[in-house]
Amino acid sequence: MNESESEIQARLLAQALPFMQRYENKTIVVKYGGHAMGNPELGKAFASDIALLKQSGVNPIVVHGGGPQIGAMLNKMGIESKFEGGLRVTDQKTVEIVEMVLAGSINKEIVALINQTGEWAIGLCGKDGNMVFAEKARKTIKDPDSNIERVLDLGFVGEVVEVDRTLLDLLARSEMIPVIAPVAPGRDGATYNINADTFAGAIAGALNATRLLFLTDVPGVLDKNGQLIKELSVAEAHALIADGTISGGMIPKVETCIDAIKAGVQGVVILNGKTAHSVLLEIFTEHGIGTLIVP
Ligand SMILES: Nc1ncnc2c1ncn2[C@@H]1O[C@H](COP(=O)(O)OP(=O)(O)O)[C@@H](O)[C@H]1O
Ligand SMILES: CC(=O)N[C@@H](CCC(=O)OP(=O)(O)O)C(=O)O
Repeated sequence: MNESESEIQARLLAQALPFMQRYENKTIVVKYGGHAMGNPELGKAFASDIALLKQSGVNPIVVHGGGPQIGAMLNKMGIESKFEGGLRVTDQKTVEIVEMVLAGSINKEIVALINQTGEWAIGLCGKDGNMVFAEKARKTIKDPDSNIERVLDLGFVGEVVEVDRTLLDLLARSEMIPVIAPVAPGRDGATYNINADTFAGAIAGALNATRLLFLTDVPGVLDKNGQLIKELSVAEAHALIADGTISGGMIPKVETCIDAIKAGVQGVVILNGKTAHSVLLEIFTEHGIGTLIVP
């Protein structure tokens, strides 16, 4: 007979008990990507995992994305999505929609899901409590044919330049679970759209988080034979990028992991957000389920 969701939760809770002390009072930043959202059952399981972390004495912080959802809204408004180097080219009209979708509907949806578990979530973006400041991203791209580097003008795409932890420290001592959208102001008064992986890395780095989890749509970093690599050092990760084993969207993700570790995060995990209860299975089991990247 199939287990009901409440039976699954009870079983996971019983399995989790021996591991709970390990992360007591520790900060775990969870990046919840747009591709991992969308399935209501998975969404509920994610929210109950975050609630259970909080109940176990962990300080969970959710940073979410929403790339596909922004794309769908732009499409409805007759605006075409354009990416360069994996980042959304963001003009004034687009940044208004990005803020509306990320800091509005998606943020509140996640907050509501966590609140339905009985816990207290609070929805924020980089603007709230002067938490994050950004500046215009300075990206260059190499033309593969001519090898000439050119500067990309991505409009209102930002890079995090400052994180003020005051509000997050306050919330860590409270009942509230922060759910943060990757939108931040510049000192120039503009609003910037920031890649959610980069944003989560900056938050985790500023807080010296014990763990940063990236929920994506693959089990973790896979080797040349498609097998999951359980643990990777920074040096090994560089080598897998250099030999082409890590490619596409996984390159900036792993590079963000490396930056986060250099900034003081103890371990970063890439795992499958499409596996129900993936957060608990990672944190509260002996070996986890994804790829752990360590210094
Ligand atoms: N070595 C690798 N291991 C796992 N995934 C890889 C690897 N190389 C490339 N990828 C690709 O990276 C993708 C994840 O990156 P991306 O789509 O940007 O994630 P997200 O949208 O969740 O942020 C995977 O779906 C896979 O197609
Ligand atoms: C600059 C940039 O590209 N920003 C992203 C922000 C959302 C995001 O990163 O969402 P996922 O994690 O779901 O991909 C965007 O506009 O799509």
